[in-house]
Amino acid sequence: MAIKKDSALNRQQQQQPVMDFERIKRHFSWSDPSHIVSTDSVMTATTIDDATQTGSWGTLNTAAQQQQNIQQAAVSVRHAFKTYGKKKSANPVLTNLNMTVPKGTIYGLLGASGCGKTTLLSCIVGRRRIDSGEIFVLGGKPGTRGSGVPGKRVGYMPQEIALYGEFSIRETMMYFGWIFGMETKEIMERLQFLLNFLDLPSAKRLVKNLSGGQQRRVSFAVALMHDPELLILDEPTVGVDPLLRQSIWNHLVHITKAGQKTVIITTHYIEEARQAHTIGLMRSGHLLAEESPSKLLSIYKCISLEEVFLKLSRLESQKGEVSHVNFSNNISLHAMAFGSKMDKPSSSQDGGVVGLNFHQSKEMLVQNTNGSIFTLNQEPYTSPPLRRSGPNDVESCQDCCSNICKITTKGKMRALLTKNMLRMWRNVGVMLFIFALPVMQVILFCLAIGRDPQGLNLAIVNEEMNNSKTCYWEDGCHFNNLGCRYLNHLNSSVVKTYYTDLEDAKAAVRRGKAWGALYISENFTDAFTARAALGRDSDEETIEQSEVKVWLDMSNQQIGVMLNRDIQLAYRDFAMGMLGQCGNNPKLGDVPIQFRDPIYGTMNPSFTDFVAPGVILTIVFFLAVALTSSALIIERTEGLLDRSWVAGVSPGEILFSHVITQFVVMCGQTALVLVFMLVVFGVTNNGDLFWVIVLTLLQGMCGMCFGFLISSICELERNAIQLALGSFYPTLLLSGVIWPIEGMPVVLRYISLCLPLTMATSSLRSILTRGWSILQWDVYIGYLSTLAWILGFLVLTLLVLRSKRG
Ligand SMILES: Nc1ncnc2c1ncn2[C@@H]1O[C@H](COP(=O)(O)OP(=O)(O)OP(=O)(O)O)[C@@H](O)[C@H]1O
Repeated sequence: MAIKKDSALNRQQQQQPVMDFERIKRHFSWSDPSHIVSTDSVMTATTIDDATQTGSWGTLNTAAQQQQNIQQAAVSVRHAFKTYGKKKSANPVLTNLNMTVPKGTIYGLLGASGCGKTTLLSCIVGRRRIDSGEIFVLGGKPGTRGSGVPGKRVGYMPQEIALYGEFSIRETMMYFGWIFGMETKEIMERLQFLLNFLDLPSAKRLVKNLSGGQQRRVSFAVALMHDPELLILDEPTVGVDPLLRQSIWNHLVHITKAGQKTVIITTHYIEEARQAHTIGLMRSGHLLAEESPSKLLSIYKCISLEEVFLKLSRLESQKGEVSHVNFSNNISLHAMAFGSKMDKPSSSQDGGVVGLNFHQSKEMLVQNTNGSIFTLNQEPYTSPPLRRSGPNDVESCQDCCSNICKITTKGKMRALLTKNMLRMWRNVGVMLFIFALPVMQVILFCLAIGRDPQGLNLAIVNEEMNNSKTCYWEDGCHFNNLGCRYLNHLNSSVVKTYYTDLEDAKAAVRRGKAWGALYISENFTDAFTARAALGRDSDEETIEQSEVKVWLDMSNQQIGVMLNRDIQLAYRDFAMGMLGQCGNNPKLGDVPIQFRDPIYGTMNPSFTDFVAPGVILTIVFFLAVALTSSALIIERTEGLLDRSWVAGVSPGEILFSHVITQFVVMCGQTALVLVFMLVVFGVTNNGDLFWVIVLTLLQGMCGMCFGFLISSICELERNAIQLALGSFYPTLLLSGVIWPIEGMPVVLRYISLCLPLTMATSSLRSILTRGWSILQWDVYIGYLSTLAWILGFLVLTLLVLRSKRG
């Protein structure tokens, strides 16, 4: 891309020399007289400022040369603007920032807390995009194909620890080493060196069990791991003891000596930055100065860099007061009236520095003059040789090709999959969640849902018993104690409690002691006999006294309906028994409607069989949602995703690795759920088990993709939990899992059909209870809708991720 731009620029220049000169001059900040003039001899690379000094702007070739220089510097930032938030709450963080980091140097980026250092670094490594302006890193634009940034050309140590707590130091190194494409042997050699150099404990120690300072050193070791061309270190020396801090700086000086490595470092220990070749003093989103430390100290006649920063900040404030708005380029030392009386450091005048929050290091940092590097034990070390990863060597070219040709690499996939598995394996809570929870849910569902209620109290008043405690009756064709004979047919699930007074029985129902009151009059047997004999000639009183009267508590629909059914069935059985024993056809006692064997299901259908398909899918779907969304969000909030991203792992690779990991987990979950449902609890399955498994796995994948979407939308884990829980109940209630969707209002029915679980549930129910094959419309539509949802969720996730990258 950059090459194309160059040639386009050259073409234009040849056609319109004069106009282009003006345009380019306007375009590049170094033509602005207020820009810093870099004169430090340490900067060996040709800088854009040299052109200004030589006054060579008159030729078009020079302009092209400048463009080339930008791209040749390790990092070049031009007119960078970056704002967080939307219009009303917009927070401008980078305001016309220009920065040049020559190759082979250490660049110390200093500034008060919140001035935008981390934001600038994250834009340089390609993690964030600037709103306008240009950034070139190692000759390319970060985030573009083939630039190698993000990727292994850069070593990034973020401000937060951003390591996997469950990993040991060795596993951490393996993870990043594999991502960087290193061989295991090579990683082990490098690990040994870094353990010694950074005075780290045993490589077997888990990161979460290390002290804060040790964790920071491991984080630093990760950045050094692959010996990158460009090291970007965001406060690497925080929480590190002075000796080790010195050792780290010595190392940085050492690696930049040959001119091939470049380091950008931010630190709050401002004095340690004296060892940098260039210092960029940043304030309110732009650089106040960009100079060598010695130059800054001599120009300002200060003894410390902190003093210089205070002075520059004060001058900037005063300048701002005069002009009110200052969106000019970086302020040069000359533009800041260097040498005037105003510059004299005065502690009382430093109040103008807003938000300054430097912690000056107390110890004096001494420049290592002979250039030797020492470990903490003051033993000289030699870094093991590493394969070069520069853009100019053969291997790098192969990498560029492989980056373009391949979607991922074996090393990255190995690292990501090992990481996902290890994180689950090491976390007992997660393992329980993955495997114990679905089993527990199935067991609880099968034990608690769908069985007929037992031990239901019925308050009975049988006036034929004459206050007797026992209800006596005899089999055969005779007409004695028919009330007791009828009551004998009542289901065994009913507990009969006898009362002598009807009002007492009703009171028992009102008090919740019984689910219904049943009354049999004292003339029941005679009236029933007369009714049977007289038939249509029976009088009203006879009919009335031959009836069994019932008052039910219908507040509980399931129990009320069940008692109603049992009381009626008891009468049918009683009548059929009487007729049979008196030599008549028992069928005369039944309702004249015959239910033959059902086409699907049984005469005694189970509610469990109805709900089970939906429950199977719901369990697998929502476990996948919870697992995926939380895993990704935790990684992101801990800065782990960012770090992997900067190491060159794309969102697609992260998603893909989670898809594979989740798929393995889902296979285990599906096996457990189906074994417990179908084998242990005997839920009906009349269909093909293969298609049952396929649909369950597909629903798990669908849940996983929904988890991806949630994690891409939500910043915090608690938001993700709220969203997942918030979607759980509507989905469960509207998907026909626990009640047929035919019972819903028409509009809701259509909404229900648009949910991911509805058609799949209906499809699985048809397979399990009806034994339908995949060829039936009602079955395959469930598979198709699930696939459509998977696709939809994935597309939405990628869109959200893309929109958020800014
Ligand atoms: N993701 C974000 N969304 C909104 N504002 C942000 C975000 N990240 C940083 N900021 C804001 O941008 C400003 C610059 O933050 P940044 O982290 O870049 O500062 P910094 O110089 O690195 O500070 P420190 O030295 O304390 O780390 C701050 O005001 C911060 O609140």
